[in-house]
Amino acid sequence: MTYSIKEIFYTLQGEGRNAGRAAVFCRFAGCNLWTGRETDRHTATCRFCDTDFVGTDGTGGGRFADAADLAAAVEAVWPARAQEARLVVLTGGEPLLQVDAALIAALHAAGFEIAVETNGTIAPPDGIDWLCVSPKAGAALAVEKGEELKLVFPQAGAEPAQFEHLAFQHFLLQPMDGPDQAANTEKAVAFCMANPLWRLSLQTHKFLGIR
Ligand SMILES: C[S@@+](CC[C@H](N)C(=O)[O-])C[C@H]1O[C@@H](n2cnc3c(N)ncnc32)[C@H](O)[C@@H]1O
Ligand SMILES: Nc1nc2[nH]cc(C(=O)O)c2c(=O)[nH]1
Ligand code: SF4
Ligand SMILES: [Mg+2]
Repeated sequence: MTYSIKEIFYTLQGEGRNAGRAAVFCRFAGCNLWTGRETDRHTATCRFCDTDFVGTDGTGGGRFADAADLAAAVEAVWPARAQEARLVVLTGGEPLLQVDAALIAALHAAGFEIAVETNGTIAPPDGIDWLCVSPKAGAALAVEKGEELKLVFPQAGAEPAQFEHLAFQHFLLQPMDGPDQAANTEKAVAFCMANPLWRLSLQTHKFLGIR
């Protein structure tokens, strides 16, 4: 299987329970809830996306012929002096359109813990170490367990209470970035204070000015 990758870069995980942890980000091209074209945004299922996942032209991006090639590209951006605590975050776009058993095996063989950021519409392969599911209003949820459920907030039709019975270890609210970011952050703060099951997830990489 070949893999279409927008970009590969080394940074700190900015979001969720692993915020602050060094990781290689591997961004898969393409998504099942939006084409990625601005002209289609207003008719897409997911309309608030903050990410360019179209094509394979980003830093370290490209078409990789097999799992060993992609794992080698991920390993190449991990700093040579740091041999422990290797973490790769598979994101996109929607990574589960492409992630398969061969890639999981190759990344594990290279010593990586594997985290995945997914919209929860596609069943994941076995072997993912940290599954972050971020449900989208209007898209049927196919994944009902994982390490964290990270809900972008607020979303009409995807209220936090709808997800509280699911088998996740952590429940996070992430304020929706965009024109109403400040108001959305205030609402998320108030919601977490009133509903302590939920913790606030800020997109720390954005205010740190890192990728
Ligand atoms: C770009 S998505 C890629 C992974 C996958 N397609 C998904 O939606 O989870 C990565 C994360 O960013 C979140 N996200 C996307 N747009 C956002 C926005 N405008 N504000 C806050 N979080 C956003 C998503 O919900 C997801 O948790
Ligand atoms: N630093 C950093 N943290 C992130 N956490 C989730 C991201 C994503 O786009 O999936 C992301 C990202 O793009 N950068
Ligand atoms: S599902 Fe994820 S990648 Fe796809 S458009 Fe929505 S936030 Fe962006
Ligand atoms: Mg992002």
